Amino acid sequence: MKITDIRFGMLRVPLKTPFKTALRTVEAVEDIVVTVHTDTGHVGYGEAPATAVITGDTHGSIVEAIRKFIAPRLIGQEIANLNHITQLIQSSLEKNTSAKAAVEIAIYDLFGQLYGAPLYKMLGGGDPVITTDITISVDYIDKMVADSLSAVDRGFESLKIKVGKDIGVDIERVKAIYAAVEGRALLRLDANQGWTAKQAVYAICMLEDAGVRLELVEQPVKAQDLDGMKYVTERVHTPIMADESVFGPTEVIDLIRMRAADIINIKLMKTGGISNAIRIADIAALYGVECMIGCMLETSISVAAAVHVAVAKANVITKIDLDGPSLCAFNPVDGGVIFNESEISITDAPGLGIREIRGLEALPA
Ligand SMILES: C[C@H](N)C(=O)N[C@@H](CCC(=O)O)C(=O)O
Ligand SMILES: [Mg+2]
Repeated sequence: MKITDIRFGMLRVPLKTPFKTALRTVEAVEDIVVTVHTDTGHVGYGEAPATAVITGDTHGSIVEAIRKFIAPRLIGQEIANLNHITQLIQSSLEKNTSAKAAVEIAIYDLFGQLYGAPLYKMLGGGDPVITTDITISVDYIDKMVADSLSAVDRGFESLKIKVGKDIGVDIERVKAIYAAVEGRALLRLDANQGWTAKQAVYAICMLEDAGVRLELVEQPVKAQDLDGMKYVTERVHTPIMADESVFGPTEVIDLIRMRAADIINIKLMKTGGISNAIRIADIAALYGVECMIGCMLETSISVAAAVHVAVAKANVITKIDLDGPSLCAFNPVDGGVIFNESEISITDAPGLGIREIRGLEALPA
């Protein structure tokens, strides 16, 4: 099975409700879809969101990185040589992790199709059913409480509460949600870099003293402020998780050795795809550090790939934040992983199992 062509499309899917974090507000998923074509007629699917505020990637940069730097190296490559292809992708240019991820996901999809096995089995196997949390956007307190209760009624047992807007209101937001859902759902907070280290310690200690039990607090301070992450981690009981602070395996090693966080959030769009996500999971396992696997605003194309990784690396990926498809107003994918609110399950279809993507707008090759 040899690669013959790489094509692009734009996929637009409205969100059920605006997605609001300390960094941005978004009303629709608008992602680049990559299809990798082969001489056997098999097609691999990948996806990349333009999360410029986190990865620096835009629609234009994703398409240009693939068109000019990645695709020319891959045409003619044999899918069976997976490690060689991932090395070609990763070394094709610096950064541009979303572009690399989209292409790698499509290649791994084809690798599974080549051997007639679902991707998670090619990655080592596991229990093909996992449970995700759901994000509660930062908003007025009453709205966040209502959104949290509605999520719990839909069966979500873990809520990822977005904070990081205003420290005083953030504390009240979390207290109100905790009181409303106590005993029915676990709470994770994600400040998306919105606090200073001192504010984070203050807020988390206030919540701890008030008896609010939090599963973890994600990325309290600026991405580059590793000293700030360490400052917070050392001063609170609640586990601290690094998200925007770590992209690839070497950054993860540095962060773990600094003891700057307790947990790592792995995202394919930060790692540049599946090969580095697996490396990070293996590194974390060596150090005895737990991981979450998360997503950006992505549909069930690239999130499916993250699900396969989560299942195969369940020994270390103990927390799942793969709610992108649940946030979308509809599923544009025919086939693939089944997203049913909090429960996500993988079928026996080869690769990612995607048959078709509805509503894809072709972009020039
Ligand atoms: C969607 C997911 N639950 C999430 O919150 N992901 C990111 C933010 C993604 C974005 O802004 O597109 C995170 O910070 O964890
Ligand atoms: Mg985050």
